[in-house]
Amino acid sequence: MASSDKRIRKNHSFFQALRHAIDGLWGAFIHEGNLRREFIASLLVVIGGAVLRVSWQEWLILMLAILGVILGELINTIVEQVVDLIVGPRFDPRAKKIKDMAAGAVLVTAGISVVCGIYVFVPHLVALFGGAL
Ligand SMILES: Nc1ncnc2c1ncn2[C@@H]1O[C@H](COP(=O)(O)OP(=O)(O)OP(=O)(O)O)[C@@H](O)[C@H]1O
Repeated sequence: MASSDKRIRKNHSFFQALRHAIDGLWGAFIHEGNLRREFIASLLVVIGGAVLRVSWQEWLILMLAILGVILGELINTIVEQVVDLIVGPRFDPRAKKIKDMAAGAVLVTAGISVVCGIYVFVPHLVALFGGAL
């Protein structure tokens, strides 16, 4: 997941910090199936937004919803990695509690995004298909 860079001192520049941040995002994307699935779901949301020609305010809501889910999944991944680093490959009831809570946090962010999606898409879909119902 980490790059081959073995340095442990502070970043020398903004661009170095940015590169490490992008390495972190890319590593999470490569190793976390859930993150890849959420990315694909996000692409579908963007396609839906473009097809339904949502307003710029609605784009803001959709972008916040997408970024919220990705942030939730990243935090969950970080928690899992830190717990595994500390506990190792053995059962620990506290590790279970922490990981389950982190997974719950992802569920909450997903719920918020679903609410945002309903708020943005349902009026457009009703306007489009309402007459047919
Ligand atoms: N060391 C441990 N001790 C106790 N329970 C654990 C431990 N590691 C994982 N678990 C349990 O297994 C579940 C899955 O943990 P794992 O680290 O494999 O995450 P995952 O399969 O990547 O989950 P997610 O879908 O949330 O990313 C945790 O929610 C927890 O209930």
